[in-house]
Amino acid sequence: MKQYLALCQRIIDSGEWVENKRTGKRCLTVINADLTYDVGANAFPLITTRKSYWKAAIAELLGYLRGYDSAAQFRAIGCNTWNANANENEAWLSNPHRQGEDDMGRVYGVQGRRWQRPDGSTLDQLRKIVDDLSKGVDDRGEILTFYNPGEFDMGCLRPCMHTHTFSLLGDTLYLTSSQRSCDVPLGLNFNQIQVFTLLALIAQITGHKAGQAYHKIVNAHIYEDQLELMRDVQLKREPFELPRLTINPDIKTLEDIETWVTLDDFEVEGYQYHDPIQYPFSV
Ligand SMILES: Nc1nc(=O)c2c([nH]1)NC[C@@H]1CN(c3ccc(C(=O)N[C@@H](CCC(=O)O)C(=O)O)cc3)CN21
Ligand SMILES: O=c1ccn([C@H]2C[C@H](O)[C@@H](COP(=O)(O)O)O2)c(=O)[nH]1
Repeated sequence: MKQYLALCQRIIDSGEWVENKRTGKRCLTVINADLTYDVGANAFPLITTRKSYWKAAIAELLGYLRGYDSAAQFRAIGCNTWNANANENEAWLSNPHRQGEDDMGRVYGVQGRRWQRPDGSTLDQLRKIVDDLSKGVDDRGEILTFYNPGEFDMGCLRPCMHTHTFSLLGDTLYLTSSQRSCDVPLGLNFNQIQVFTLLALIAQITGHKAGQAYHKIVNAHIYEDQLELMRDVQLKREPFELPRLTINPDIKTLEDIETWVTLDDFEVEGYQYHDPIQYPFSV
């Protein structure tokens, strides 16, 4: 929590204003932020200075791992975060690749589970990683990447947290996650949860201990219409101790994640938080 607040304060103290064409808003911006989560010690990085809707963030992660490509699929598992990008963004609405209501196109999990090879067959990046790690293999390329520049025009948004690299040292699994663009008040609240939970889940189904998760962000920003709430409300509050995340131990395989896992399989203990803050969202 301290590293999150320190990043927010750093953006306010030393950020520079940058115009953003896509949203038509200015962002107070810094370059390069490194966050570390101790998954082995189960220090779950939930924001405590406002209420975090952590279940929606885990639902979004589950959708990515399942290769979802429709905002309706995300809604069905308790996540509303893709409605606006799938259905309200002018550029995507007029894109000929968009296949009707709720379609997100070839983003995130589609690339992770069904990357298209030149011969038309598909590559399942996550399956390969889980199979290798389950055998104790780290070939120094256990990389899940959603970043496919050749297909950017076929999706509603370029992936923000785009690459997850798994590493095995002895019996301990590590994760390094890379993010090109980060909406610190809204997106990072979700992304921290997702990096932590991704390592915890993959360690569990491949039979390893979880170590640290390293979250590397390039462009970290606060939109102009979020600044006042962050500076004058959220940053004035004292954080609470971090809670712990419990994952149903019956989740043992990638098929379990694909088929029966729901948000009921995740519980948080000891979450103390301040009042909710509703930040404006930019499409
Ligand atoms: N501008 C922008 N910021 C983002 O963080 C973002 C995008 N766009 N587009 C793609 C995804 C969607 N994400 C989102 C979208 C909405 C919330 C959001 O509204 N969160 C609220 C309430 C969540 C709820 O009630 O479930 C929050 O207070 O955290 C968070 C992340 C993250 N990404
Ligand atoms: O997981 C996510 C997804 C998106 N975001 C934020 C970062 C930016 O504010 C927007 C995306 O806009 P671009 O113009 O494509 O950079 O969404 C996030 O923080 N986390």
